[in-house]
Amino acid sequence: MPLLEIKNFTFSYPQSPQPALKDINFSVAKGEFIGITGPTGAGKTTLACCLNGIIPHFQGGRLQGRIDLQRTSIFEHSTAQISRLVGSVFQDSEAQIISTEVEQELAFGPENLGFPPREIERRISEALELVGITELRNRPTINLSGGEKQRVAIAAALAMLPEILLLDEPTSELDPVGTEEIFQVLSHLNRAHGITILMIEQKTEQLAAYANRILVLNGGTVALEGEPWQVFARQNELEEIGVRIPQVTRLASMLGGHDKYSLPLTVEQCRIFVERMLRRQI
Ligand SMILES: Nc1ncnc2c1ncn2[C@@H]1O[C@H](COP(=O)(O)OP(=O)(O)OP(=O)(O)O)[C@@H](O)[C@H]1O
Repeated sequence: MPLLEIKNFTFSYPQSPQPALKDINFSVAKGEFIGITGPTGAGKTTLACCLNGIIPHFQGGRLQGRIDLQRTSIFEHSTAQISRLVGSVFQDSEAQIISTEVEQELAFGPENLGFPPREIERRISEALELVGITELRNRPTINLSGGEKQRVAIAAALAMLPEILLLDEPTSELDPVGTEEIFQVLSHLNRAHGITILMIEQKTEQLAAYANRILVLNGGTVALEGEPWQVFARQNELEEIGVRIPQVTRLASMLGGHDKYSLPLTVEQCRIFVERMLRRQI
C-alpha cells in the first residue's frame, strides 16, 4: 500500500496557459528515499509545493487528478494537518529559520499545534538526537554554519513527526563537505529509522549513491523513473534533457566493457570496476 500516490495529476499556475505539471503518476512506499531531479523549469519545486500544501493554500491555480497521502486527498487537509504529515526543508536556510535559538526553532511547530510542554520537550530532544546535533540545542541560530542551519531545519521538520520528509535542494548553498554531511544525515534517517524521504536535488553523484529510486522531471512530466542504475544507464536521454550523469558513470561508459547492470554509480563501485578491467587486461 503506497504512502503517497499521485494519479494523473496536472497543475497550471493562474494566467499560465501551459501546465507546470502534466499528467504526473507515481507512488511512494513507506521507507523509500526518492531523488527527484531535472533541468531548470522542469516543475520540481511546483511538485514540492503541491505536496506541502503551498499549492493550493497559498498559491492558487488549476488542479486536475489526485494526490493521496495515506489514502486521503492531500487537498482535503488543512495546512496544519499537512504540516504534521509532510515536513519541508527548503534550499534557503536563512529564510526558513525564524527563531533566534535552535531550541526555539524546534519548539515552534509543535507549540503551534498546541502540544503539552512535556511532549514538546520529548520531540525536541529526539529530533536533535536523530540528526546528531544535540550539542547545538542552546546555540543562537545566527552564527551557525550553512550545513548546521540545514541540519537544524531538518530537525525542526522531524519534530513534527511527519510521514514524509520533503527537501527542495537543501544542499544548493553548501560546499562539498556540507553537502555530504546532509546526505549522510538523510541516509541515516532513512536506513536506521525508516523515515521516508523525497528529495529534489541536482547533485546526481549523491542521488545515485543514496537514493533507492530516481524520478527525472522534464517539461512538467515524468521523463524517467527507476532505480539509480536504471535511470543513469540512459545517458543519451539524460544528456538530451540536460541532467548531469555522475562523473564515475560517464568515465566507466567511456572505458566500455560493462553492461547496464554493472555500470558504476559511485566512486567505490568505479574503483572495483576499473580494478576488474585492469585484471582482465593483465
Ligand atoms: N508562481 C508562478 N506563476 C507562474 N508560473 C510559475 C510560477 N512558479 C513557477 N512557474 C513556472 O512553472 C514551471 C515550473 O517551475 P518550477 O519552479 O517548478 O521548476 P523547477 O524544476 O523547480 O526549476 P528550478 O530547478 O529552476 O528551481 C516553469 O515554467 C516556471 O516558469
